[in-house]
Order: sequence, then C-alpha cells, then structure tokens
Amino acid sequence: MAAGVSTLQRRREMAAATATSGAGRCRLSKVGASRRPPPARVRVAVRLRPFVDRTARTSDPPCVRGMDSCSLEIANWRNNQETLKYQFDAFYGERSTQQDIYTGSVQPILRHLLEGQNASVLAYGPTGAGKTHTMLGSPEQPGVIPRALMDLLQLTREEGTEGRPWALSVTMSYLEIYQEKVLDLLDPASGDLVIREDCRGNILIPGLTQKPITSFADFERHFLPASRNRTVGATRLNQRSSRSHAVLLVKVDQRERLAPFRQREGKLYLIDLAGSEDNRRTGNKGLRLKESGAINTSLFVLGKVVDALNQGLPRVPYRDSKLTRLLQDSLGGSAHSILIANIAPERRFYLDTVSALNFAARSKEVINRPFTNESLQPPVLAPVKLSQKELLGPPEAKRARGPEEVEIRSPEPMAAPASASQKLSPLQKLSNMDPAMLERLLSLDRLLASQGSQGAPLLSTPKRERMVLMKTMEEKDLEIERLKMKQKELEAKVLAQKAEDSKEKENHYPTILRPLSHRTVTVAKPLKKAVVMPLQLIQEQAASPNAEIHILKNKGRKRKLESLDASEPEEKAEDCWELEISPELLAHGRKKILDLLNEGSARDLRSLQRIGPKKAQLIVGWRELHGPFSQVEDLERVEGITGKQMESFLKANILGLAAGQRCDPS
Ligand SMILES: Nc1ncnc2c1ncn2[C@@H]1O[C@H](COP(=O)(O)OP(=O)(O)OP(=O)(O)O)[C@@H](O)[C@H]1O
Repeated sequence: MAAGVSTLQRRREMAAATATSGAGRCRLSKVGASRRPPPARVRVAVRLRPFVDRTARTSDPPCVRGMDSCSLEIANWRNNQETLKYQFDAFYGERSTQQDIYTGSVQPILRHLLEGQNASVLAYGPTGAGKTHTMLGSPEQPGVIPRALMDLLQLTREEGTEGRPWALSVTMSYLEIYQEKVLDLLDPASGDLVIREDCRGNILIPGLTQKPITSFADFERHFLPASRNRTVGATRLNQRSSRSHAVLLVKVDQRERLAPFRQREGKLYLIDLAGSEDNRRTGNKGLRLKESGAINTSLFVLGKVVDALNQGLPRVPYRDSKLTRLLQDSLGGSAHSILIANIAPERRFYLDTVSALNFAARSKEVINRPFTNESLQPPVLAPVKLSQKELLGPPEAKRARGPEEVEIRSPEPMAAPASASQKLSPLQKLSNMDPAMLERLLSLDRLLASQGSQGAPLLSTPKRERMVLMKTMEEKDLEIERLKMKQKELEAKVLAQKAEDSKEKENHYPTILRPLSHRTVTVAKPLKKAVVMPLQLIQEQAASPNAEIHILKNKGRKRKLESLDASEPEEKAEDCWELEISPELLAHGRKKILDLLNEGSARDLRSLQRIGPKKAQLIVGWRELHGPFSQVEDLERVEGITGKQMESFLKANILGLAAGQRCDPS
C-alpha cells in the first residue's frame, strides 16, 4: 500500500495534534506525576460517505444532512414533517477527506500509547457505508490504518533514539473474528485462538503472532498479504463485503534504559467491524445468512455492552461474544476509544442509518478510565520466548498448534512490591485500583447493600462521579474503624460480665436464676429481618463460653445473635435480638475465601459453596496461569465462571464464612 502522505506532512500534523492536546514531549514527567489521568470519554464521530453512484443523487436526494461540524439531521420516518437531530464529537460530511478524519479524530489519541496507555479506533456502521474505506482506504486515499502506523513509527523512532530514557519497540498482530472464531490473519493455518485476561484486566490472546516492525515497509510486508486472508464475500449491497471483524493490534513496548528499569506497554486496536445487516435487503442466503447472523449477534452484544456501561450496571456482558470480550480493555476499560460510525446517504440505507446513529449516540456516553500500564522490571536483554503451550492453560494446550515463529514476551508485568501498597491509605489504595477492580468492588458493595448489610450502596446512581465514590469509600473506612472500636468496647464489657458471673458462681448462685442484663447492639444494619428469641434460650447462650455470637439453626434458617452487653438493665422477654455481621467479620470471610482460592487444592476448593469439581479445576488452572487472585471478585475472570455465578458464589460463601470465623476465631 502506498501511503501517499509525505513524512513532512505527517510531522506537521503530529505537531498540530500535540499542540491541540497540550501534551507531547513532556509525556514522561507527566506520567511520572500522575499514574491515573482523569477518565476519558469514548469519542464518537460520524462520517457520511458520498453517493457511490453520483448520478443517483438527483433522483434520490440524501436522507441525511450535516448541520455543523458536530451535528446532523435525518428525516423522521414516523413524521415526515420532522427531522431527528443528533450531536456527536465530530461530524464529517460527504466532502470530508481521509486526512480530515485522521487528523481530527485519530491522531490526537496516538500519544497515549507512548504513555503506556491503550487506544482504540472502531469503524462501525451498516454494510457498504464506508468502514473499510475509512480504516484502510486506497493507495490514492490512504485511511486511518496506514496514516496511524506511519505516525506511530515516526513517533517511536524519535522517542526511542539512543540517549533518550526509554527504548521503544513496536509489534503488530492482525486477526479477524469470523463466526465467533478468532483467526490469526498473519498465520492463517492457526485455528480458533483463545481470548484470555490477565490478573490486571489486560486482554491477551496467547499464541497470536506478533511481528516486530521498525518501518512502514515492514508493516506493509506483513499487513498486505494478511489483508488478503480476511474473509470477504459479495452481498447485494457490497461486492466486497467484509464478513468478519478485522482487528489490527499495534503494541508499543517501552523499557527504561537506566534503573529503575520500568516497563510500559501501550496497545492500539484499529478495528474494522463487519457491517450491521438487514438480510431482507442484503439478499443473504446460506453461508452469507449464517455469517450475517454471527455479525449481527456480536454487534447486538456490543450494543448491550455499551448500554450496560452507560447505565453503570454491575455486570457488563463482555463475555457474551468474542468481539466484546476482545474489546473489554478498549470499551469501558483502560483505553482511549474513538468510534467512527459510518453512514450512507442513500434512502435505501435509511433504517440502517437511524440504527447506526442511535448506537453511536449511546456509545458517546461510555466513560473509559485510562491508566498507565507500567511496571518495574529487572533489565531484560533479550525477550523471553514462550511457546503457546507455556502460555496456555491445560485445556488450550491440547489444542495448541506448532511452535511460534515470533517472540512473545510474557504478557504479565511484575506486580508492584506488596510493601508499597500496604503503606497506602484506603483512599490511595482505591485511587490506585484498576478501574475494573473498582467496578467489581462496587458491585460487591451493591450486592451486600441489597442484602441490607451495610446501609445504602456506594453506587446508588449509575452516573455518580468517581470522586464522589472515592469519598464515600473513605467515609466507609472511617465508619469501619469506628465500629471496630465499638466492638472492642463491647467485648471488654462481656469479659467483665463473665468475670462477675464466675464470682457469683463462687458464691453458689445458680446461673440460670441469676438476673440477666442484656441489650441489642446494632453494629451494622440487620441482614434480614430481626429475629425474636425466647428468653430462656438467650440465657442459656449467655451462660455458654461463646456468648458474644451464636448461630442457631432453627427450621433450617441461620440465626445470628449479636453481642450481649451484661452491664445494661434487663429488658423484657419479648425484646428482639438482631442478627448482625459486622464489616470486619465480612472482611474476615472474604480473606478466608481468598486464601482458599489462592492456596487450596481442587479438593479444598470443593468445600466452598457452588464450587463443583469442574469449577475447582478451572480455578486451579487460572491460578497457575495468572498467579494468585487479588480479590474474590477475580473469580469472574476465570473462563467458564460468569459474573452472575460469581455473585451467587459470594452470596453463598462470604456471609457463612464470616459468621463461622466469628464463632471460631481460631
Ligand atoms: N468516503 C468515501 N468516499 C468515496 N467512496 C467511498 C467512501 N466511503 C466508501 N466508499 C466506497 O463505498 C463502497 C463501500 O465502502 P466499504 O467497502 O468501505 O463499506 P463497508 O462499510 O466496509 O462495507 P462492509 O461492511 O460490507 O465491508 C466502496 O466502493 C468504497 O470505495
């Protein structure tokens, strides 16, 4: 592919983008100052292609009209007196050039790669609306892909020259998702590849070919033949219709030349999605119809993912399609994303155009939270070569293909030393937390809150700001501290009461007849309904060595009794005794489960509720591949365990274990 863009022009464009964004060469100090930049929104641009058959324009006036550089209007099919108006981050009309789209929407995000952040560009839209033209273009009109590669290579050359603090290297991978199979376009003989997630939430495809590239010629050498491997076919609407989602992945690796040898990785996804299709118009039959089903399903899931992110739902259905699973760290994750919705002016595209515009309008509200993928690494002179067998877990290893021809570095950077994180305040810990982790923590919070254990959920409205959440979490930590102190006071009182009891025993007073003083102590809100207990039962429990908490099984129901405070005056027999588990007990329960997940054998794991032999095996396999779980919610990352299952696992285990811990502090 001839890029058709001079290097000088490229440099000028980069300089302009840098000036606009206000970032640029001071990137290192900027990253050093703040590892967590503010949330970045998914930018949405709409591009209207010109009439393919220009003579048709007079007989078929366009159904879409640009209003300004950000908005457009389209006829309202329900009422032809009205138009529907849409506003986006950018609108590119029929006369816009490839360069307009690139410099306006794509070029500004490239610099984030050199900050160790991820970026992605997705071309979305109905079949025949110009996605491939936008992404790839032609030798005369090169699209986003060749332009971005040229700039990125130029940028990495400049930043990585000898004498600069970081050594940079660039690799490319190219894959397609065809009928829910992940196929390596650089190695067409390979089979369906597995999508994995590491313990930091990064999406990986073990075994995917990575080609090192140092020049645009290198890129073309790999990319052009691989593009011919992409699945295309003729439909009634497009002679060369893309039948798959094509994903070009460009990784920029940076290693610090001098101590402390930090390492960063920035990923750029350039994605040409397959077109959304209405089979009544495409005239698809047989294989085309089957392909179309897979395309529409994955795009439908993409829409659901966008909706879930917009509404702040605890479960985002990334795993429901390969496309969304792959995009997990690009949409709502750690990437700067730009969605370019391509639309066509012809009236026959009208319904597809409205549906693409509605999709794009929803995508606009997704908030991404970029973070820098940086870690400390000992100096590595040569990359480690890992076979796919080493990278895959046992089930995938069976399907592993032959030895890889390229070098693939270990996908997981080393974790930060534990001591550093232990010194952080709860708020600092929270602000350093991977956003995906934070989301999970919040969903757990919602889950517990929905059971009434801890007052209102942290995330009571989906669009609450991150800072508000953090503040609430900090207040919550303070509240926990306060409750801990209260608990200690109560325990001291119980001990004092016990000492008094023994004195009374020495004086030959029968315990059961001794007046019992008690009071209900609410450490946290009741888990369920308050439970009424007969006085005699309470008295018996009070006399037992574990009088502070009892778990009673009555008609198959667990009943938990909070601390007794013997210093208060006696209350009436019909008093209620509330069942409570304090936050610190929940924390104990979580810790116990986490320890078991990280250290238990498959057999040990089966002692947990909702974990059968198959899930136990999956957990052990995941642990071997990714290392220890950092929190219980990581279970959701295990292939084969859904978010729903994880939540039901938590419900079933945490409360029981927490209470067990309280009864048996050993
Ligand atoms: N902005 C544009 N200017 C000129 N021609 C365009 C433009 N956009 C698209 N086209 C032309 O329209 C036709 C269809 O475009 P393209 O193949 O890019 O569509 P697509 O959305 O990728 O379709 P599919 O999803 O079926 O692959 C092609 O012939 C392409 O050259």
